[in-house]
Amino acid sequence: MASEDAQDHRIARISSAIRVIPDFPKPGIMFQDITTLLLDPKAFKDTIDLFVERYKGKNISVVAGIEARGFIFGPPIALAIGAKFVPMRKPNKLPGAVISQEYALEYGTDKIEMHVGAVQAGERALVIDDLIATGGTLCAAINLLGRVFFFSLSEFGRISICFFFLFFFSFFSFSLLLVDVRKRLGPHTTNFLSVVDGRLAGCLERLAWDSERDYVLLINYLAASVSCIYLEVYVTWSLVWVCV
Ligand SMILES: O=P(O)(O)OC[C@H]1O[C@H](OP(=O)(O)OP(=O)(O)O)[C@H](O)[C@@H]1O
Ligand SMILES: Nc1ncnc2[nH]cnc12
Repeated sequence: MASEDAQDHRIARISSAIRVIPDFPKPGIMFQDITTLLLDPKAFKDTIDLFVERYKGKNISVVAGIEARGFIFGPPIALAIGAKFVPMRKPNKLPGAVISQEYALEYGTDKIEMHVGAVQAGERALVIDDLIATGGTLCAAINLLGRVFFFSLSEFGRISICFFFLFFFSFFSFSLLLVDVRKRLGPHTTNFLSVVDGRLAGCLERLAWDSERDYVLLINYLAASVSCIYLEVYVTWSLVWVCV
């Protein structure tokens, strides 16, 4: 594991490799262009390494990448930590049965889809994307993973009370995150510098989502405008068993 100093050095390099383009794709948007990071092999590798160092050996079996830029950063992280890669795609791209989730963007709305069966209840997932603007995409990805439970429940024929419980539980937790992320990040895109320096980390801390505790777990870590959420799903599944 690199020292704190070496990590800071990497983060500064990563940050400076990201180009910011004002007023793209429309006035008022400060577009964070990660294609310049990809042109710098060292900064690109440092970005991947930071995530691998943090998540290797944490029993993560799924890396879910959000289209399109999560497809750039997700696969190398998945290979390095020994996890499968699950694409979360834009609508009508996946050929099999899908579950989908709509969300609002900084500019417009969109939808992401995932193949049914790609993630099983009980798996630990790391969600990878390049940045958070409003937090809508990230929350949609979390909701999508959370809905794996609904499919598992119907397989087991355990409906009604579990369904209600899970719906309430995930709605409550994730809307808290959504509201708080939106409130704290404000209307503008925020890169890792401001987020890692406390805002999102502080928000998770305040909500008492403790990385070592046995309930729905969210660890947020952002580097170089790359965002990820580590979602521990099996605990919710355990709660279902307790409930029925
Ligand atoms: O936090 P949010 O407000 O949800 O915005 C962040 C998302 O927006 C961008 O993707 P975009 O939808 O532009 O798609 P692209 O990667 O295909 O260009 C970015 O890569 C994130 O996925
Ligand atoms: N400001 C921004 N920069 C890059 N991608 C984005 N997606 C949404 N907002 C963005």
